Amino acid sequence: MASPAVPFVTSAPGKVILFGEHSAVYNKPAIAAALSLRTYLLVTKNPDPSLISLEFKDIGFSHSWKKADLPWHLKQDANHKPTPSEELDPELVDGVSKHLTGLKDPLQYSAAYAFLFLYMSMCSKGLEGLVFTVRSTLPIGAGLGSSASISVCLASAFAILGKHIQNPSLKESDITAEDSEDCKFIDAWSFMGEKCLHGNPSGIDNAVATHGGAVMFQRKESSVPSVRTSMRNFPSLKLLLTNTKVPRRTATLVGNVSSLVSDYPVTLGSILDAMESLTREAYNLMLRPFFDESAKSKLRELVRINHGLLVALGVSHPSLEKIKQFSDELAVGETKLTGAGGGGCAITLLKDSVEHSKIAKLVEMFEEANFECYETMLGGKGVGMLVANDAAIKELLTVENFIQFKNRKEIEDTIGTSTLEWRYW
Ligand SMILES: Nc1ncnc2c1ncn2[C@@H]1O[C@H](COP(=O)(O)OP(=O)(O)OP(=O)(O)O)[C@@H](O)[C@H]1O
Ligand SMILES: C[C@@](O)(CCO)CC(=O)[O-]
Repeated sequence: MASPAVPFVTSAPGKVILFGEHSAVYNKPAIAAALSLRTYLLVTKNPDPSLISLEFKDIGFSHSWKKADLPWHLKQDANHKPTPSEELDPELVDGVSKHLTGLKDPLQYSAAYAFLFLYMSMCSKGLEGLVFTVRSTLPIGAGLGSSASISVCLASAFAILGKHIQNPSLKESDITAEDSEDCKFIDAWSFMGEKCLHGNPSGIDNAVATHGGAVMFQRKESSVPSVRTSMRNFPSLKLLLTNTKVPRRTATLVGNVSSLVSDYPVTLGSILDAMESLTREAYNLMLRPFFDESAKSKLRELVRINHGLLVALGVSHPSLEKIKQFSDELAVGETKLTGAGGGGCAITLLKDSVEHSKIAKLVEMFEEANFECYETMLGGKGVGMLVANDAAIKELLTVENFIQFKNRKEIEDTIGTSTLEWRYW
């Protein structure tokens, strides 16, 4: 069977959680917004049609499987549109894991696991051999949802290859807050990818990476669907995003919090309840028709309180505390860790009145400490696709080109969603 439309690229954004990380896993609401930093997945024909190959340059991972060796007998009815179940199918997990032996690096193992689980679930045996090349402008394992953005890229590409959804048609200017069925399908399958990547996700990261924009998100009890409320009038916030560059794994941090919750259920229950109420207060403040200085000042206080509660959960890190200490010393605003913590990124919600020179001084202090600051916009576009509908684009969409991109700017300037005519679901 010929693959539809190869070469093509899918792309999805990372996210910043403003309030409610970790408590989101315990069915509390959280607020997050899509970033302009994104992951890109290129799908091309494999020169060897019997192989499925991965070129995951950002994590130094090249790998191939022989299609015929994969456990196709475990696949549910190949003629039906696949429906994600609540839990990962244990037989498929077992079947897939036999093809991951020998992968020792945890980043590579988890990426290959998510890839293979989704591929086997969503694509058919008859699909021709393909190469999947990933490049991202997001830091990996830094709290900005790199795992969710790659899950969404994979789920959308496999949904296209499996012919379960249509190619997207919306230009950026046509995107509405309405959810298309295709978008919901991608969201649901990317959640399964997130489960492979970090065990017990709340679903907030993949929801933001799929739908874009800014949302309040709340996971519900098992069979009840999560609630995602778009925040259309999301205020423009003066924010500094800083990466400690201290690596950590979300799965480990979520697991540590889970142990605390079972050891001290009453105490932890109160902390999670406090996180819930501060997230709701933040939501009400941000949706005020006049997001004035008094609202902004309260929002900053809530940032400080949220960070304190995350410290109590044990998910901060000396490097994150350093970011907080530097910004407190210069009195520029309030700082909290974002994402799973344990390293990774922090956000500083700046006061409007802070002079530019002070921010420049702070950035200098961060850079001296080997931290990296990002200029990024919040509330960006969700999952999109680029097809090679003319010769010039087709020429760009090669594995060699993708592998050679030297930095974020080169990726964005060559194939980025602000550079070429992408379409969205
Ligand atoms: N560009 C990429 N190429 C290949 N694999 C990637 C890429 N980006 C992310 N991954 C996969 O996602 C994993 C990172 O997931 P993790 O949940 O630990 O971090 P995160 O998503 O960046 O942070 P958070 O969940 O706190 O937002 C990596 O181990 C890797 O398997
Ligand atoms: C730590 C966490 O709350 C956010 C990770 O970005 C985990 C999750 O919600 O899946």
